[in-house]
Amino acid sequence: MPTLVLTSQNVLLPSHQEPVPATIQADPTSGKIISIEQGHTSKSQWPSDTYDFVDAGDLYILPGLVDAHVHLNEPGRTDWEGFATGTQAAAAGGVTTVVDMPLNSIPPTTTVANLEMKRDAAKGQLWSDVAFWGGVIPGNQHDLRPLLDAGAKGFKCFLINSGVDEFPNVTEEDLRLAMAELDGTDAALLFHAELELEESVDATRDPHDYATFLASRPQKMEVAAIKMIIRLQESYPNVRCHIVHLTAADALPIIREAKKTNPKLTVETCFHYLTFIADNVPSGHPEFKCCPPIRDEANRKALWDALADGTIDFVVSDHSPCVASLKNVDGGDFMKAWGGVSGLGLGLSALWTGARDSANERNHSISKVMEWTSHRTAVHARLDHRKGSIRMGYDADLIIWDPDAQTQITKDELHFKNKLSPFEGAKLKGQVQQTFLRGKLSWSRSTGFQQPLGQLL
Ligand SMILES: NC(=O)NC(NC(N)=O)C(=O)[O-]
Ligand SMILES: [Zn+2]
Ligand SMILES: [Zn+2]
Repeated sequence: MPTLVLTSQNVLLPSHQEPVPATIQADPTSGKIISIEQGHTSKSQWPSDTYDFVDAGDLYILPGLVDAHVHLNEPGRTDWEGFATGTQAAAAGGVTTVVDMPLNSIPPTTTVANLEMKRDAAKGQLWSDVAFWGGVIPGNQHDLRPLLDAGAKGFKCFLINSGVDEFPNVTEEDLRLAMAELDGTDAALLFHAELELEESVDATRDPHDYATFLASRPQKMEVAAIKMIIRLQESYPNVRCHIVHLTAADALPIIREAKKTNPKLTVETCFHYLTFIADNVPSGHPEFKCCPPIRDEANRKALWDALADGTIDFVVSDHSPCVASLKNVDGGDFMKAWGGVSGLGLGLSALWTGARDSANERNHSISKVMEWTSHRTAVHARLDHRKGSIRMGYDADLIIWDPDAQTQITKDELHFKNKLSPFEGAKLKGQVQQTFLRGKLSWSRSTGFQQPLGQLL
């Protein structure tokens, strides 16, 4: 099999703030990067019997994204999403590694036997690599160490109803049992950080208005949960604790304070929280419904600032789809609809668009954007020994990226199963042209999806 050679005037290498001219060789048999040399090269240097030469010209060569928060839902709810469509959506968006959440599939990933069922279901259906988070539910603390030994990267838990019966939320007491098991491991405990507060929803308000739903998930639900997590971590300072999908700006001062003394607290937000604002969510469009919710403009700005100053560590999709009937797209009732945004594969363009928003005086470099979507997410999922950077010996997960292309997102750009997304209609900057997974083409804009060569990590 010929060696893959990728060259460009703009390759993002770990030690550089901006892309530089470089040439990468990848061995398609091992899937590894075997050479990185400064300088753009020409085809004549690479005889076609030995090399498969790809010249990206001025387009950027970037590491593939590691999306550390995705619900693939197979087996059990494969009509919501599946390994094939989910990883195709990933590959077409430059995501070469997906870390699957433990819930919404049946069974959930809460025992080793369940993990094995998911692994079996995934076979032959992967266009990106896939790793698994396990789950903490009441009473499964003795499954946690075996799940780690079987390859789970860490564990998610809910502090509030998860939306599915087979993944119940945990109490502080359950968490102490789980944290005692995780003490001494390097695996993170991931928290859906919202706590139910003793308040009822105002039943007189119109459920088709986004404001009605927003009022039902106030910031103080996140703040209360985050205070509890920080308190718990004081008892188990060696356990990595991670707040998934943060949206509440009110929680940022508390997180900033806690991070001063606790390096094991990490935080993610999502592409949609950095893209959309509550005022612009159209009535009757539950495609925008997720928990915690998309909030106001001042809140979005605070999230961007927190990302820039490191209070928020990285950005993920939280792709959590369902079928149209459950999303209530015909009824348009935010209160009845499934909570979860679909956007797998659109993240890089969405983040790049926001990162270069001159109206909001933002001008983040591509290296920052890749740190937030590739390198730090690889560290989070304990995959940074082979994913998340263009380095010698690392997996040759590489994307060709046009930073200037403008796209208005239509359903044709959505490769996941249920094409219901708040990103439909959005004008986004930057476009993936080709995605290479471990040294082989997985998807290209001109020729589409290739063989499913993804692996389970
Ligand atoms: N059951 C879910 O998939 N929930 C998800 N739903 C959202 N974010 O609205 C999540 O990650 O919490
Ligand atoms: Zn969640
Ligand atoms: Zn989620």
